[in-house]
Amino acid sequence: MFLDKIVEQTRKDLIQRKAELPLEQLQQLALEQPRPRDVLEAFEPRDKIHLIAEVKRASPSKGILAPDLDPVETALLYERNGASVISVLTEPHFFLGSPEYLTAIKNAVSIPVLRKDFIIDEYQVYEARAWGADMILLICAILDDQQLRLLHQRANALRMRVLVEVHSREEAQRAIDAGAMIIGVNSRDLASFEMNPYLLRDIREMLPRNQIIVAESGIHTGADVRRLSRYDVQAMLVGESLVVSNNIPDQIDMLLQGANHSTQVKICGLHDTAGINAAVDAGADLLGLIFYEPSHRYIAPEQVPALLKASQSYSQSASGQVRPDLVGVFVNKDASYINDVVEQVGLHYVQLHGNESPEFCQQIKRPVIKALSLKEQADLSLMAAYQKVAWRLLIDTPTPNWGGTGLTSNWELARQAAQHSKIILAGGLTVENVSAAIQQVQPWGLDVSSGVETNKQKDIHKIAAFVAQVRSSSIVGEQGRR
Ligand SMILES: O=P(O)(O)OC[C@@H](O)[C@@H](O)c1c[nH]c2ccccc12
Repeated sequence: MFLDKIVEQTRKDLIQRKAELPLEQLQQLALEQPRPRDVLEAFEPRDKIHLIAEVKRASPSKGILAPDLDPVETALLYERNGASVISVLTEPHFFLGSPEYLTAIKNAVSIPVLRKDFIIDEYQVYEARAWGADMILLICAILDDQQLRLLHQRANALRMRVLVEVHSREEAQRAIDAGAMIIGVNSRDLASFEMNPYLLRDIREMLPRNQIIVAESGIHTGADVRRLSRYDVQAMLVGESLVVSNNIPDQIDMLLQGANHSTQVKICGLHDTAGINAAVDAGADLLGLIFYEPSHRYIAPEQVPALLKASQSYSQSASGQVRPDLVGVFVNKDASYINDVVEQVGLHYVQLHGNESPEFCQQIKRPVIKALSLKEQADLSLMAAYQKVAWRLLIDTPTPNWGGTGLTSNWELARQAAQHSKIILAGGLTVENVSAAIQQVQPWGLDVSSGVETNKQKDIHKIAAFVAQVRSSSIVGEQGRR
């Protein structure tokens, strides 16, 4: 298995390096280095997704990626185009990395530099510092708890920061217990090389809100980074898609714009396979299921698993395509009922569309989208109490019937709300008006139901046209091109 092989090789190399330069001398070199650059500051502001750009010439899963890559020129290009941290592979056999690259890059750029390697021994921590690293990677999968703690402490004693890499719930818990402040979720399993595009979604909730979360691996397209904006990460670590790009500045721009300024689309009120297939095929980000009986869009929770299974585009999503997230919409139901449905259906988010209180939102076991309607300026203050407890606020048209009326909401008030929080705009959106809505309100996301229906039924052409219109109206489109 690859991980065992590389760890074994690393051990062999270490014996030789230790013989060439004894630990005491190496420690001396490490201590003589100027103080490391401030990694935490590089991730400010925290509500923005930052880029850790990786210098990598090859990888064991993909082989040679960029044989002619000039490490220093590439790192400078990354920095000039908005990267916050540079990651440098120093592993020589499998990734064609080198310590010299790290030192040369450190001397050329003025942002922090991460030593990306398979660190199993404190000797390597001192090496990292002696070579100029400001941060090291520790991979949970190759360390036991005691090693993880010890190496983490050694790095901190040298004032370096640590990116602790996890690829499961168990490892995430170990990282938290070890006191990790920066946790990387690697979607690629280093043992099997398999990608799990849902890993971040599945474990995001157990990760502490005040820690820095880094999404790692397989980040290529506008759709990839739009997903990161849903999982509230602080950074993305990108290698391959940068080093193979023939236009690195454009690729960086697409990743950063897409992660921070794309528009999410939620198609709401889906209750048949045709509608679900159309929403998935169109590339919708969120699918809304209405669990409010009086609605003509109601679907019984117990029918949802079979419905999703019968919807081919959802259940057998094409390779490379990632399924949208599921949102359950409830109106004034008991929290225990909602939490049961969450489990039964496998919901990722809960939308509360009645007059649920902020305290109520806290009883829900998934991130909450709280619907609010804004009638007048004074209603904006209503948002404050919910902002602390809700994941996102959805601004809908004020009506007596809890939404879904097809009437547009107050875009001017929504615009003001969108300036200081991530809102989802709902109410009367259509293919015709959605571009204007994006321009005027600049919401984080859009919610549409009536606007993609004909005679109260979901219209697959309208769904496709709506999503396409959003992608072409947003700052970045599907492939991320402006
Ligand atoms: O090239 P990608 O798919 O953008 O992935 C970068 C990075 O996540 C990957 O290189 C990586 C993640 N964890 C690692 C551990 C060791 C070596 C490499 C890695």
